[in-house]
Amino acid sequence: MTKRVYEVAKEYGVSAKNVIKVLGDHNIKAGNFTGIDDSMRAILDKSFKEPKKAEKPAEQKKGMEGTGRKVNDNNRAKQAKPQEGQKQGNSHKQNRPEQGNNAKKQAQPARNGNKNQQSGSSGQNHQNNRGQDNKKNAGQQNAKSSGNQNNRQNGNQQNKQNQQNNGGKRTKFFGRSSQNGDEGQNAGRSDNKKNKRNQNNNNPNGKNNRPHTLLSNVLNKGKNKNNKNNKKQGGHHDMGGGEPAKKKNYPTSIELPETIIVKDFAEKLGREVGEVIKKLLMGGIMATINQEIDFETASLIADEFGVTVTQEAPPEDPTEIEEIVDAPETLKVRPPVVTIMGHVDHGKTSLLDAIRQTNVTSHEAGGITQHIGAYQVRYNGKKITFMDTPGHEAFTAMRARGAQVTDIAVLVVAADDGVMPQTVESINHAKSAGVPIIVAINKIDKESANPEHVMQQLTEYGLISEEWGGDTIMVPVSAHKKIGLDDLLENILVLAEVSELKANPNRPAQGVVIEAKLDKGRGPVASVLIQKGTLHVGDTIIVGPCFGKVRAMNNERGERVKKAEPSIPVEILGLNDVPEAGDILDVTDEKTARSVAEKRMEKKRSSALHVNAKVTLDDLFNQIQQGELKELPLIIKGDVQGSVEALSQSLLNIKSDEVRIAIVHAGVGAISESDIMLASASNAIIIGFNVRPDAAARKAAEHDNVDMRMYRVIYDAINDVEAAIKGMLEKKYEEHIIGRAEVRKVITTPKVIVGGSYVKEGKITNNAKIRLIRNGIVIHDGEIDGLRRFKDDVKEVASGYECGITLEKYRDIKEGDEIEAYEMVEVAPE
Ligand SMILES: Nc1nc2c(ncn2[C@@H]2O[C@H](COP(=O)(O)OP(=O)(O)OP(=O)(O)O)[C@@H](O)[C@H]2O)c(=O)[nH]1
Repeated sequence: MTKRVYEVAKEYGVSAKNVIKVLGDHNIKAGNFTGIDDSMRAILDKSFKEPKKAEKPAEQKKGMEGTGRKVNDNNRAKQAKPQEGQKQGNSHKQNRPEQGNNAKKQAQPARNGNKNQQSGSSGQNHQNNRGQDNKKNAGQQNAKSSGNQNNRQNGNQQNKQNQQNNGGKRTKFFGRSSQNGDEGQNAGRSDNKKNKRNQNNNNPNGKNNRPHTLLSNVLNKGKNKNNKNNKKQGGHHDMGGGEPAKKKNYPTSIELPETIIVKDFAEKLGREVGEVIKKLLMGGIMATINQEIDFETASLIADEFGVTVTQEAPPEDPTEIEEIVDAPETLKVRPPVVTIMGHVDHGKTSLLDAIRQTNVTSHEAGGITQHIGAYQVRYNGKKITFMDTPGHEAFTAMRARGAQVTDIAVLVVAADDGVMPQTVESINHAKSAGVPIIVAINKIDKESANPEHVMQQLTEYGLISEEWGGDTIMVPVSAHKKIGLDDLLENILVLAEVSELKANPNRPAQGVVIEAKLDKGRGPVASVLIQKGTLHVGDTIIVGPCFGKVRAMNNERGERVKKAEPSIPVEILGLNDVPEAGDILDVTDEKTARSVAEKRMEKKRSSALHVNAKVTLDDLFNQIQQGELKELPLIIKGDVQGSVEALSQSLLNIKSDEVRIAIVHAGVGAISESDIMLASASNAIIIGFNVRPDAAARKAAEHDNVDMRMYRVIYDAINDVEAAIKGMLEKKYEEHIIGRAEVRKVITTPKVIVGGSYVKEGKITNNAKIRLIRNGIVIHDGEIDGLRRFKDDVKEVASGYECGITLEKYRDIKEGDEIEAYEMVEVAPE
């Protein structure tokens, strides 16, 4: 099939404009939709010898020179050298055979001081290698460096984080001008719609993504987002029948929203709708007058008419504080934030305590340890922030609220116990959040310890130790005997360096609440982890729906501090109310803080009435249609491993052009609260096979509006998911027993037979369905015709009372029969 200009442009990795220009240079007039024949192809081949693939490394190199190189230098200068001797004698890694593994080669230089290998390779290779390795283990150890293509492909951490942090937020640019000093808090904020736009565009996974219409699917292949300069280059590229723009009446530039109806679009262009539809058709797109097209599609068409397009800023949300965009040069390295996860009793708390005791800076300052939700340790002159609440529950609860604070997850696995259900859950939680994992194999002091076995088990979950050629750092430790703690901390720092964790400290602060409470003496107290900027005493802050002025700040040693920089946890006083964990703190002016907080409160109140919309099988098709869903995350719980695997496999085999099924977590056992949290955080549906949710899970599911589906037949589960994807899911009903009555006397009248009954349990209602049970056997299934107490017709009779029951179209009632009343209710999340 003949390819069009925008398609071949994509193949070459250049813009359609470039292709048009090159053709123009050869006296071939072309437009975005012009077909490319062999002679044109030859010209283009000549001009764009370097296909897209070849371009990327060059781009990366450019990016890495600024950032990645620094890491290496840093490693060389600060880490590798001084530790060389110390490390050689230290760890299990000393005698590792060379595996020729990229990740290993990278990770080792920093830790083993084997820096010469590293120094030969540029930062670029360093990153590329990691990227390759990541393929083995998606989501693991992805460096978070911005501008790194490999990392984006693998685990998409940066994007996820952007999404978490910036999704749907208004943005301001805060950059070059603000580098000096952190005093003038609002000085660097500048309203800049273009930046808003960029911010949104740079976030391909962002929540703001416009709906993917059929049109965009076809046309955004030749995406040419910014057509601003087309005019300069000759503007109108009309090939294939379009009329040249008549300058007099037609606009030369227009602003477009994220999506626009064809009719409105034509109006903006000052063209007949037919003309626009014709252009769309030429692009292979059938569109009707009332069809919505997205920005990309519209800009391509506008370009065809020689009209320059800019995108309208999205409407401002009065409950959002404008997001500040930090210029790359303002970013400074910040400490990593670490969460400890793992199975019950594997030693999470012990490890947190051991690290705290050996490394906490309290002895330096003489403070008394306070619990503020996180603490910092200093190792080799660098800081690490540990979240003080072990376990993935806190981690996931935070994520469910849209805040991601963790940079690195330390997965604690007891060397004697091995991988257990919550170990697997933790792995899935971390993977689903795109957070890299370091494994701490704990309790190696125990005689029954078998670290190799743990390593073996972990391979099944995609965590392959560096020793075995994988890219997961695994450190044997003993929290009790304080063995391996240095090694663990050092590895955390290495991973942090590779991940290039940075933030701009010189701007108004932004942070996340990790804990909050109402203190009798001090009022609302919130522990906040600062993520960007610096928080000062005296700052006016808005935190979720609360606001106030920072009256005082304490660190984890209970000491008063005046300011807190990125990755620092502090307890703050001065809010008007108690925020919730996961609420975002922003520094702003008092007027904004007050009015936005009020709006947020209003929104909270009204959204309490409308439970937030999560994916449910019932409305799955709707969401697919509206372009809100491209991936269907599922959590699968079953009674035995075999059925979990069979079900997972079969679900993954469901083929659909519109949605991809992603299994976020699959495990054996009852559906737990933690499954609900994960489902809530990842917007997943839970599929239970021969298992039920426990009481806490049921409650949580109800609260979070998580859809749980229980099945006893695998085939039914597959059918339902398949049908939901295709939009054919029928509503399901489930039987609810509402009461039982015993027939104690049969009264025969000429018209009816009345069962004089006694309600033993629940209640009997006059519109209930009933089953007549005799000696344990159901002899009739039907409906109640009449329900009476004495002579009165009643709606219901409660347990402990007598009543007369007549059945519709059924007369064979005998003394001693049991009447079971039930109703069919639409299946809601259980
Ligand atoms: N021998 C040995 N025992 C340990 C070690 N670390 C922890 N333990 C013991 O393992 C048990 C569980 O330790 P915790 O630190 O409470 O484990 P946890 O993972 O925080 O447990 P939960 O908070 O219940 O999830 C305790 O009895 C600890 O004393 C270790 O390195 N060696």
